[in-house]
Amino acid sequence: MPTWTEYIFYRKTGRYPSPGDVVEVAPDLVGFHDLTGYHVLEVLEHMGKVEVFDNEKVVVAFDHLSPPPNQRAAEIMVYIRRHVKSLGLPHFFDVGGGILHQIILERYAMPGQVIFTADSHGNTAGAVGAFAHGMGATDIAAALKLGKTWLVVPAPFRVDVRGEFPLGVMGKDVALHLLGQFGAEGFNGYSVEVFVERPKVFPMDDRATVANMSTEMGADALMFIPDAVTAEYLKTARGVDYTPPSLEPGYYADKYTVELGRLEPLVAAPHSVDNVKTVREVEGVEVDQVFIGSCTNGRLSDIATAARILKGRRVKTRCIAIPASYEVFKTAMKLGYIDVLTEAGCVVTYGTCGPCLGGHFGVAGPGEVHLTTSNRNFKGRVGHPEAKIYLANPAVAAATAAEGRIADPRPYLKH
Ligand SMILES: CC(C)[C@H](C(=O)O)[C@@H](O)C(=O)O
Ligand code: SF4
Repeated sequence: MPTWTEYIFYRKTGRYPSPGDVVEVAPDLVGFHDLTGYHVLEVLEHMGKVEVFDNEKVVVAFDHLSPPPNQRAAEIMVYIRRHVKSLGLPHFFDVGGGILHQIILERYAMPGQVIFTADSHGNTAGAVGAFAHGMGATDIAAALKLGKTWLVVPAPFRVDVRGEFPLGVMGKDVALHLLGQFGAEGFNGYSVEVFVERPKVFPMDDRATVANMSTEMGADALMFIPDAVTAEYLKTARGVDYTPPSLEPGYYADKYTVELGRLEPLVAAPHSVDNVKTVREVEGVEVDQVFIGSCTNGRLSDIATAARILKGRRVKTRCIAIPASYEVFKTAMKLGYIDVLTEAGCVVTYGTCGPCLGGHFGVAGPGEVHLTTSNRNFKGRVGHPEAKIYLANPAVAAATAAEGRIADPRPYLKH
């Protein structure tokens, strides 16, 4: 029987290719944003004509420098809007719509699809079992023009998830655990397939966090094998009926089991994603700014967790909270989370990558310590190269904001 990866490649190419084979694949969706979109369109211009293979299969969102913090960003947006209009792209999300990857996940991605984005975190859509992969602007331009591109077929790697999440442990800790075990290059050349033994214990938002951080693990893609949670998500988020296929186990190049019950809240300490420690090891480190958001951890349950911890409290450090999309923001507002975060003293907005990449809305200063729920902590990622960046889950982030120093969230979640 095929693996999920082989099944997808079979559907796309009509044969079962072997790892290492070079194949041509037609994408079901292609996405780009403001920062890379400019280059994508420029390359298409150089190719002679700005055209796309199917305007229904293109998703564009302004998220990286949105709303534009400077003149250059504003110029880029004017340029992209002009092309979006002349190409007649219906799936365009201007300033305020949200982060591209979250938009693709909540509105478009389907199990078994192949999705390419001009951004390395397009693999977030692996949460619903899509083979999603980030590429450079030139490759995306070619895929947009031709409706196909080439891929080296990755080797399938099976990850089994057993047990259930202990208090204060989230999808982020699964990602950090894998990074701690396998390192930042650990899954190079692999397509990681995650089988959850008891689907209901692993919600879609947490799946998206793990899929998102497979970029940091070097994976070509990371996909959660579609199950009851996938079907329920597609039904509630989109009204789509989906029946997960029953798969016999295929042949995997390698395997690993995550026992959720053995995990505890983790961080990636400066300056690399695989410098993983338990929160207990770094507890007490003073923090200048906390960021709760990004395509890694800006979903509803992330915001809900932060609100649960910060309810009735005042933050003791700067705290910026950004739901990853307009939809997430609206729901968080209806459920009272935005009020709670605002009362606690967080700066709240929506629809932007914000401080995740040090572009605007909370750039780090020299020597500052930033604790962020996003996915990268290399030097200079959130601004000044002398800033120190810790990655953590939203519960750790909220507890840290409440104390002004890195804190274990578990005491806050006990009642
Ligand atoms: C700007 C973009 C190319 C980049 C990426 O592809 O990942 C960004 O989103 C990031 O997270 O560093
Ligand atoms: S939120 Fe951060 S990681 Fe995600 S796309 Fe934006 S800049 Fe990249």
